[in-house]
Amino acid sequence: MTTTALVWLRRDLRLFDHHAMYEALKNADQVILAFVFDTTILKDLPKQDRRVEFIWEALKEIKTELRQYNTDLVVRHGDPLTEIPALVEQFGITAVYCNRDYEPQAIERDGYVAASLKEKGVAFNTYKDQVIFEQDQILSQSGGMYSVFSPYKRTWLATLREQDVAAYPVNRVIKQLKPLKPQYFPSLKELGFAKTNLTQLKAPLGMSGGEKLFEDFKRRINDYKDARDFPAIKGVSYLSAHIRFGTVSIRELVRFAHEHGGIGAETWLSELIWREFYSQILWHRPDVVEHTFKPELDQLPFPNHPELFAAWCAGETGYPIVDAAMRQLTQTGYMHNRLRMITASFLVKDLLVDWRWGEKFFAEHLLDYDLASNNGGWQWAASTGCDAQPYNRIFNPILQSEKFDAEGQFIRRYVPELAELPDVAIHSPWAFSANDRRGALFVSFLEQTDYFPPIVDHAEQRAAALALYKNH
Ligand SMILES: Cc1cc2nc3c(=O)[nH]c(=O)nc-3n(C[C@H](O)[C@H](O)[C@H](O)COP(=O)(O)OP(=O)(O)OC[C@H]3O[C@@H](n4cnc5c(N)ncnc54)[C@H](O)[C@@H]3O)c2cc1C
Repeated sequence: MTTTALVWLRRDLRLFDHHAMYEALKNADQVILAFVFDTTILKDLPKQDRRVEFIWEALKEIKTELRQYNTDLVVRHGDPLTEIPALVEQFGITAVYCNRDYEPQAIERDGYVAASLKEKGVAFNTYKDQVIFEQDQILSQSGGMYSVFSPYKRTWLATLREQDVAAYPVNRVIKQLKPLKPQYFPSLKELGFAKTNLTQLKAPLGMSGGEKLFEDFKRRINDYKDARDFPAIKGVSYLSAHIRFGTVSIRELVRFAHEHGGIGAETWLSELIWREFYSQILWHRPDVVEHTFKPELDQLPFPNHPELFAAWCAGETGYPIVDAAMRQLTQTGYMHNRLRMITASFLVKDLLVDWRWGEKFFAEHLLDYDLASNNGGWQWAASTGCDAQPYNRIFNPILQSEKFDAEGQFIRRYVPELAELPDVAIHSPWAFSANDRRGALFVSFLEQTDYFPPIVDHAEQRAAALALYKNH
């Protein structure tokens, strides 16, 4: 009997070094690749969503590549719980292959799909692909999960072997793909979405875009440690959305960083390990999705003023670095890591708004949104997470701005109202008195712009935050 496997693509939108695809091609006589635009996820998204477009563009590229093998990607729009069994029927599939997804909802979905396939006698085979080490693979000596990063990282590095980062050579077996005539590909409009500014932003998309960004970063990786904290400088890799959607292979990135060595590559590898650290936290403690990692801080009595939250979302707090960062997020779907830390700290410890509100806002706007990393980052900033910032370490947004955007280059890009201010005034333009000549100039400049006075006083709010945490 001819065996036909279905590879269900999810957050692994590439045709190379792909674990599930490789296993399917190796084991089945013929293989079909499929993607389902999941209506249970899409229904809650705004009608313009960069992520949907990012996925759509990545699939378009996959389809174009598949034409050279005389086949195509099968795309469906619906609930995977019905679409996957329907594809199994339609193509006479004997086994479904996919890479594991560790988010609680995805685990539940896969459980249902696996059970319904089992009733039909069809196997549901899952593989590790989006991380180097998953689930229980990195445990402490006592056999428990790590909740502190440094020892986790040490064990992670000590465990790493060449085979953990070896590529799955899909290209050697790709000819096993079942020939298919061109398949229907829904337009964004048919999916219920409108185009965003993603292509205007010139963000490199799909597998080729991921490769282009990685090649560019390889040339800069030696400088990563020194450059990575300055949002106006091209110091980071900008690969996060590609890592999120699997248009790059995590094995290739880790292999390169590990073999390249040097302080830049080591620091970057550490960041990739942070990602795995948060992934295993979510795996062991799925309750962090709703609750604090430290249970005693779950009910902190944040005042949660809606108007302060609205000003933060809109980039209208009167703190230029915070406003520039929030505008970067809503205008591009990206925010630099230093700025994620500053804005998260500002929301929780200056505006005294529950971190879960900010987490949700980021989840709605980040192109690279990843449940584990976003939750981990927010709980770190709010001091409620594992290995988090101690509650009494509160970022001063003005000092952060002076240190990491000293010449105000980044602020000027996203808060053009302030572009004409000199460096000395750009970080806290309101801090000058109209009584001296220079101060009077700044004050009269601000009076002519639409820029806002600060909505809170940092020193006062800092004291209030300390009291809120301490007295709880
Ligand atoms: C409040 C907050 C929310 C965050 N939300 C997300 C999110 O939803 N998705 C996401 O991918 N990252 C998130 N991060 C982590 C980090 O800010 C981004 O990964 C990084 O800014 C992406 O840019 P880059 O690819 O140029 O990073 P680089 O500096 O080039 O790092 C390379 C890769 O390492 C990983 N990485 C880097 N820093 C971290 C980190 N602190 N935690 C986990 N992984 C990391 C990412 O996959 C990143 O792409 C968040 C951080 C904070 C403080």
